[in-house]
Amino acid sequence: MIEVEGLVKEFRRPRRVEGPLGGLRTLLTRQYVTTRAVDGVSFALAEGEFVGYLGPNGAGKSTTIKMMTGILRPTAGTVRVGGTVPWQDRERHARTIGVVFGQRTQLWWDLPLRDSLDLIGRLYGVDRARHRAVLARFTELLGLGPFLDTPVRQLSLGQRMRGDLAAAMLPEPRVLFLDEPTIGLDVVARERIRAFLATRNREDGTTIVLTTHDLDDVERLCRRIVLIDGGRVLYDGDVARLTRQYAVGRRLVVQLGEGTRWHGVTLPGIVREDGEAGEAGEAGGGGGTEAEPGRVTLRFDPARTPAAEVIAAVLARHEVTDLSLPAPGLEGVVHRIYAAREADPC
Ligand SMILES: Nc1ncnc2c1ncn2[C@@H]1O[C@H](COP(=O)(O)OP(=O)(O)OP(=O)(O)O)[C@@H](O)[C@H]1O
Repeated sequence: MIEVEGLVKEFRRPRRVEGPLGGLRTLLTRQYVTTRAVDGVSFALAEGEFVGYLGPNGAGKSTTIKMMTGILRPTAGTVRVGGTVPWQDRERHARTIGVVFGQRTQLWWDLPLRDSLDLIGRLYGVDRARHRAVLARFTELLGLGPFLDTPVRQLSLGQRMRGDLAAAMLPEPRVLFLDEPTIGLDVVARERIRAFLATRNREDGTTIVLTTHDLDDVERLCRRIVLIDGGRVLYDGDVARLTRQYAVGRRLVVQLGEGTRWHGVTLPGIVREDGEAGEAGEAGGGGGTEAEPGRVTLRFDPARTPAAEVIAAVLARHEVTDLSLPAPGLEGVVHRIYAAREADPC
């Protein structure tokens, strides 16, 4: 559905001249600074995939999305979306895709949301009966009812985002590009949007490319991620495989019975993460400084000590009311990958 091959985008701007009349001299200078925002990105997405396109600030995510949506023309490389080159056949491309930029709106500021959606339906030539049916479905899924007749300028950020999403999906595009759709939203609005996206992907087979800094979005929605930094792809594949590959250790969360003190475990290499620093072995005894009363979090390397052994060692010395082994989170993994890149950018 989407093929991106050797994509490069360079931005050129005049070199800033410092000193007296610097602004004017910058305008007149013939020297330029070139930024390579996207540096040879390639990937292919099949129809119906839901992909997280991730990277730290300035990694080149928005620039890639702008080329995939036809807003920008690349310096080199190609993009095909459903066979169309976005910047060459913009009109045909616009009919295939939906786009939501979290920071901007495509709705008419002074019109009630309903009228904005109506206009979009007309612009895209959506059949009236179809428009009514789709709008009714989206109104229910996104909870648009209470503010359908409110002018867009009076909507809260979360309401406007839901409106924007409805607008992007009304013409029922085969591909949806989302750039930070949940930025600044509260939990309820975020959940609505996530549920809506998951349904569109599952039921209509919409191919979705999502850029976000909210890794919960990605964990909830995407099976695959493309991770970029410095304009290059660092990782492309399964979210689950990435967390398995890069997670250092697992965590065991222990809830001690009331009045039970932490006595430590007699296994080497188990680190206590909460309150007490250092090893969670004999030295970790004493307890009493847990962030939550009676709760102790241990980190261990499952390749060295299987989870079952850690649990048995804890149970041998403590009265325990609850135990959990949280799955390795994407947040920590991605953070470690960025940190490693910063330390060794080559
Ligand atoms: N119009 C432009 N002119 C000059 N440089 C630009 C332009 N747009 C982006 N850049 C530069 O290209 C690089 C990539 O920017 P881009 O906006 O694609 O990053 P991003 O991954 O979307 O970042 P963020 O997470 O902060 O939104 C940055 O160094 C940015 O300063």
